Amino acid sequence: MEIWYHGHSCVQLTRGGHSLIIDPFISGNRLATTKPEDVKAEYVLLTHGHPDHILDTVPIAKSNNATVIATFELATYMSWQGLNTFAMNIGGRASIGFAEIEMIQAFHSSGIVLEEEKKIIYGGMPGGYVIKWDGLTILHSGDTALFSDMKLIGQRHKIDLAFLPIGDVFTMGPDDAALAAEWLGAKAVVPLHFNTFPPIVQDADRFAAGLRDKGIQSQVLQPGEKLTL
Ligand SMILES: O=c1ccn([C@@H]2O[C@H](COP(=O)(O)O)[C@@H](O)[C@H]2O)c(=O)[nH]1
Repeated sequence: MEIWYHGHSCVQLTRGGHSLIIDPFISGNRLATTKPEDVKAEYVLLTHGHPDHILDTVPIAKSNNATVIATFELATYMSWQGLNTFAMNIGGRASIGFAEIEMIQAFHSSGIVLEEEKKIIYGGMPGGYVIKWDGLTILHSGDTALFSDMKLIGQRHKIDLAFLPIGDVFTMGPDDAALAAEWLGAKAVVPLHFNTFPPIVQDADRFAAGLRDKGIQSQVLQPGEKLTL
């Protein structure tokens, strides 16, 4: 499987001619090296409605005729933007043909911010995804705090790779993310949601080295970097 990190919490998974992207925030990220037009994907998975997770959903979904997967409220909002959508909610599983996905809980918030109207509309619950694809199990936690049911998620899934936020302030910081990696029983971890804005600057290399000391593989990806699993 090819993993393409577009920066912040945006990752694209590709295998066997199929591709999905999670939380497309590229055009608004000063650290990004790719462009929304570079993305070719059949599905856009959204973890929650904040701008730094949904910003490029409409152009990417429209140019690819892709289906947007999100909680019912966020999927409904995206359908009002003229997109194909598939609504899910926490605990639900679904097949997208080449992969099975499950929406898992996250402790965060999910308002959809309408800047021009100075309005925030309800975006449903925030979440994350467990993706089972050709024998690999990938977890993208979305934005979340540490929560003890990560142990339950780890009991139910043998996680090959977990994408976890480490930025602190809005999500878990590095210490809680390291504990999350242990509780999830993840074989490997790629950190997300750091360095994009001043409040979430972190030493990701130190985080990764700390995990490796505990026997958990970890690699820091730079925006635009690819990894093969
Ligand atoms: O320096 C900053 C700090 C934050 N933001 C915005 O804050 C929210 C955080 O949402 P999360 O989903 O918790 O990441 C988001 O809208 C950021 O864009 C910012 O713009 N600049």
